Amino acid sequence: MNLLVTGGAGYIGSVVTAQLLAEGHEVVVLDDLSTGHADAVPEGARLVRGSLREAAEAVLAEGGFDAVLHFAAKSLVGESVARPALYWDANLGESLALFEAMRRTGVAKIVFSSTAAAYGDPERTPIPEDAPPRPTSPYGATKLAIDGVLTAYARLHGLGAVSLRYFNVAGAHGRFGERHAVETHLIPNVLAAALGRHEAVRIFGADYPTPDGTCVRDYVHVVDLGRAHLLALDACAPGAHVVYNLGSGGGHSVGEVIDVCREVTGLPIPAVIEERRPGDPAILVASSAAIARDLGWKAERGLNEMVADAWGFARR
Ligand SMILES: NC(=O)c1ccc[n+]([C@@H]2O[C@H](COP(=O)([O-])OP(=O)(O)OC[C@H]3O[C@@H](n4cnc5c(N)ncnc54)[C@H](O)[C@@H]3O)[C@@H](O)[C@H]2O)c1
Ligand SMILES: O=c1ccn([C@@H]2O[C@H](COP(=O)(O)OP(=O)(O)O[C@H]3O[C@H](CO)[C@H](O)[C@H](O)[C@H]3O)[C@@H](O)[C@H]2O)c(=O)[nH]1
Repeated sequence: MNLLVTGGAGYIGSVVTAQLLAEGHEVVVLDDLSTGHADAVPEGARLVRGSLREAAEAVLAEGGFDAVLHFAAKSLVGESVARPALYWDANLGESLALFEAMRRTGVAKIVFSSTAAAYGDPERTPIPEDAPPRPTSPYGATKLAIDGVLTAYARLHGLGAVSLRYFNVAGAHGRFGERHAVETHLIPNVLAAALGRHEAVRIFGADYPTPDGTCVRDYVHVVDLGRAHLLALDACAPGAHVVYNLGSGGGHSVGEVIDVCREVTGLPIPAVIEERRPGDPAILVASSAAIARDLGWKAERGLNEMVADAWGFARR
């Protein structure tokens, strides 16, 4: 297929682009490099530098595109609380420009990066797709709104769309991995402490109602996530919008993650307990039963492999 990948210079987009190229697809990456890196775009993909508003229609109008994979977004929960209008504009506004460009150029399939943050604080775990979406941050709210727009575009304009709600994405794929100027995610921060870039890992709260008092999350390897995108592309059906969770179905606490990082690196990695980070739910674990049932997808790589691959990337 000929594919447009928005955000393909970022962490997940670069990994999925590498996987798409390996499967023989042609890829154009559209990225404004606001949080991504030009050198993260895999060889073999063409990079167009620009925002979706500025450039999506011109690129799609070149013709021949079969589908879009839409990763481009702002995704810092804390920043979204501080600057909600920026997030509504950057996520919903830019996505609308992309969907309109698709409608006008007749590109009718899309796979979208949604998020566990669309659910907010869950009533029950594991979280199924039909759990009430009650985002607790503007970031989650913008992603949920984009899911809503996709439902409308499917019904009204015949778009075939799949939203994938990622839980905690981790790991790396060779030279493609997580390289954010502002890093909020746990595993890269623990590995940065292992490399001596931080004095210690900061554990945000050890008084949660969980077995060791630290938050539990559902970690999924970025390579497994990429496989789900390949399956989702084939599953885009005209006039339908489907939402799938992507997680492993199991959870690990912050304490467990740090222990696995110590095991994998062979380093002591000092940790200090700090206050809770505002807005963190105690436990977030996905039910990925729907995508297993419909598309036969299942997470295959466990936490040790995620940490080992992220460690290989961090040391490069
Ligand atoms: N990393 C996670 O654990 C996680 C979890 C849930 C959902 N997601 C979603 O997955 C997607 C990718 O996340 P990531 O961690 O790779 O983030 P990232 O910041 O590494 O990548 C995003 C990329 O999009 C580009 N971009 C942003 N806004 C743009 C715009 N308007 N026009 C063009 N390019 C733009 C950035 O320059 C960057 O290269 C995001 O949509 C994010 O919300 C990520
Ligand atoms: O230095 C750190 C970083 C994180 N944490 C803790 O580790 C857990 C995981 O935090 P991350 O920031 O790695 O991930 P989140 O669960 O907060 O975020 C993930 O889930 C969100 C939905 O809730 C969004 O989808 C977001 O994009 C995605 O990365 C949380 O309990 C957090 O408090 C620490 O203790 N120390």
